[in-house]
Amino acid sequence: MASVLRHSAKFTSGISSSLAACARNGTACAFPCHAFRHRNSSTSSKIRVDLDSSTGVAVMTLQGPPVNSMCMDFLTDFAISMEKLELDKNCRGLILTSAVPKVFSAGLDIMEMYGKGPEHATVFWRAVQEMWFKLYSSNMVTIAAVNGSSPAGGCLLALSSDYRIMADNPRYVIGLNEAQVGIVAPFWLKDNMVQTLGHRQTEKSLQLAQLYSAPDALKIGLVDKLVPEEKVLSTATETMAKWFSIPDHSRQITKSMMRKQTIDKFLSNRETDINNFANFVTKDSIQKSLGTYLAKLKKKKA
Ligand SMILES: CC/C=C\C/C=C\C/C=C\CCC/C=C/C(=O)SCCNC(=O)CCNC(=O)[C@H](O)C(C)(C)COP(=O)(O)OP(=O)(O)OC[C@H]1O[C@@H](n2cnc3c(N)ncnc32)[C@H](O)[C@@H]1OP(=O)(O)O
Repeated sequence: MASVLRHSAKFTSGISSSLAACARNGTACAFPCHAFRHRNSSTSSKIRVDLDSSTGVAVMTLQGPPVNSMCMDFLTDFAISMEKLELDKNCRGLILTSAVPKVFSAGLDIMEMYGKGPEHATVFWRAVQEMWFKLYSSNMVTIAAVNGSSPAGGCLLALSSDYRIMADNPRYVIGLNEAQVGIVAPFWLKDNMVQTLGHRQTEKSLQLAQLYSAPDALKIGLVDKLVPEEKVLSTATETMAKWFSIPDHSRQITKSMMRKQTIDKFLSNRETDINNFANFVTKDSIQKSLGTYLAKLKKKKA
């Protein structure tokens, strides 16, 4: 609870924050104040949210260097931000993107799963489930603007969104590589991938822990569109306009109808999934795999 309060994202008025910035710099404000009338921003340690109430679009920028890994703080910030946006009548759509160069998100923070006991595993996994659930079941139009590599949990964010736009860079990869790490994608994430890629492609992708380059990801339908990196965000905004042209109520009912089966299955197996994760991840053999994988990641630099 203390951590929730500590990281509670504070929505501040765009006008007052820009005025404050001008005042801090001791300069005259270069922008007319009405330009900020409809903007609300919130910043926490790992995530920044900018909501433009005049367009109804919020941009959530992941800003946890070096790789936007999903540690407890990240997951807490994410859940709080999603709750606020979901309740905000001015917000109809959400774009997810990254401020970290070349990386959208490296997925779950492996340090949260390594050398920790079952109590921590339980709390951590509940937070991971919550991240997926909040995004997958969101009433908003959700677009992932994938401007860097996006393995495992990063791919989860993209998969649970309504639409995925990725930077056209063959060095950027995306996919569910859990098996390579020695862990297993949970059933709800597997179901989410099956809905996107179909059964056969998902089976191959998961068993082989495949990370696809951006062009290959487009070929198999893991992302919907590739654009030059500098156009990822503007394309996401343009795409949002198309989705906004459909009445919210009918689009939302359609979305919830399409996702209901997966959500119902998740909700009725949620506690079992948490227990499975806590038992699984604390096993000696799994800890050994995680340790080996971490060492490989560190060695890459040496
Ligand atoms: C029977 C089954 C029963 C139950 C099952 C129940 C549950 C299943 C269990 C688990 C399911 C989990 C679902 C999701 C899992 C995950 O998300 S696991 C995480 C997987 N992620 C990865 O494999 C990505 C690893 N990282 C990279 O490939 C690269 O870092 C990158 C391509 C993202 C970026 O490359 P670079 O820019 O070159 O950066 P570096 O590699 O140098 O990294 C910088 C720095 O960051 C550290 N780091 C990288 N990724 C992580 C991470 N995911 N967690 C923690 N730390 C990470 C890296 O080690 C470097 O650290 P330093 O060397 O600077 O200290």
